[in-house]
Amino acid sequence: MRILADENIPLVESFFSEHGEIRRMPGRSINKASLENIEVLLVRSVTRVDRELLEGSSVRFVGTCTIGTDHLDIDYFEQAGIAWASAPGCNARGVVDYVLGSLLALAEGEGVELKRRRYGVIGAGEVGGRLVEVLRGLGWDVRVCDPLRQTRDLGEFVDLEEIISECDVISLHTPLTLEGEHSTFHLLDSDVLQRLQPGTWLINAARGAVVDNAALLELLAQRTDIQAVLDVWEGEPQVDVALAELCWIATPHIAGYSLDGKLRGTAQIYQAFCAGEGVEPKVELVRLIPAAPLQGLSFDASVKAEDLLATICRAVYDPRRDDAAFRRTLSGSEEQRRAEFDQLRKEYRPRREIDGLQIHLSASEPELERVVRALGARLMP
Ligand SMILES: NC(=O)c1ccc[n+]([C@@H]2O[C@H](COP(=O)([O-])OP(=O)(O)OC[C@H]3O[C@@H](n4cnc5c(N)ncnc54)[C@H](O)[C@@H]3O)[C@@H](O)[C@H]2O)c1
Ligand SMILES: O=C(O)[C@H](O)[C@H](O)COP(=O)(O)O
Repeated sequence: MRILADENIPLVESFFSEHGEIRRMPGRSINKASLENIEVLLVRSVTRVDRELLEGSSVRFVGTCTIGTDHLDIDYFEQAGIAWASAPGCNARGVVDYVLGSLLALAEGEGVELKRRRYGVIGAGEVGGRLVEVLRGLGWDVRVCDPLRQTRDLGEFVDLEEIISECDVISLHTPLTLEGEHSTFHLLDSDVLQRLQPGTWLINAARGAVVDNAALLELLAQRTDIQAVLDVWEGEPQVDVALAELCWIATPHIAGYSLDGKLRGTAQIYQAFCAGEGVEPKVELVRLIPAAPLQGLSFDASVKAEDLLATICRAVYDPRRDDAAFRRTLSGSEEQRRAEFDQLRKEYRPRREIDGLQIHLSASEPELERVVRALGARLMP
């Protein structure tokens, strides 16, 4: 069997080598010619996989080691009988950690207490759902908008209008969808953006086009009270430099780039592949994932809850570092910027997840224990 895999998917050899010959290449360069004799295609979000790419090829399985599937033409796969799989939830925790780090940066910069803000989460699936759990676990006021889940699950959901008019932090976690009653393309268009409350913080770590980027640029240029955190951009790897410069945090689509999340992505696709082939998966992720360099932190019980929160989150991940690295690339030519967007992602350092940490408190203190539990970290005796 011949397998073609994006060069940025980790551990492909460890998982797939017993199933065939593996060739690697940059995801953006995968084209019809590179698919000659290929049966298994493993991609990330940068490869558009559709009829144009696959028709006439021998590809019979497409695996994307990502949560998002907007780069796949799933209707075509189903018509053509091509098996496919994505990796639901694989890097959801990484995105939650990114949002937490961004909130801490905003709070510090603006001199605002996070517990006094009202949070609006749009899209309550793997990412948004976990984020809501963390924010509510911290005791913060959270509203959730997810019209699809609202119809299915019943529960406490609000509409987009309420998020826009009542919340002063809005975090987007929907897929990018172009059709249907609840399509998300430009969900935040010029009209919605103009109605944001004074002092709103807007976070987009979903897909660039969920927000109309031109309208957001216009808004940020007029309204210095609004702050934006953008990890995703319309037209990636091309980024609107003027927009990036006006953002509080700007990063090159790395919110979910925890090492754990990437490795889980490969493992989930391997499992789906094995299930499709009717073979028992032999390779186990637990045997391949390296130990985190930072295992735990100890605190005296006199620490303030807000300092405990910031110290734990930042010890694992602080998005200001990615923001600084990305900003250094913004002065280059258009061609250089596109290349550096991809380079920063390709050479991304191994980043771990907050819920992998063990936390020791010198004495039992309910408010502090609540912070540790909300973050999903392990409270050690
Ligand atoms: N920046 C990153 O690195 C990164 C990492 C992971 C995922 N993502 C993006 O985040 C998206 C969400 O990830 P997930 O794992 O939570 O997906 P998911 O499918 O588990 O959840 C998405 C949720 O959005 C809801 N939704 C759909 N349309 C909506 C609308 N119009 N309004 C409100 N809610 C709506 C769905 O009902 C669902 O509950 C992915 O599709 C992907 O595009 C980005
Ligand atoms: O949808 C996701 O899982 C992420 O947005 C995505 O995976 C980011 O990484 P990429 O596939 O672009 O390398």
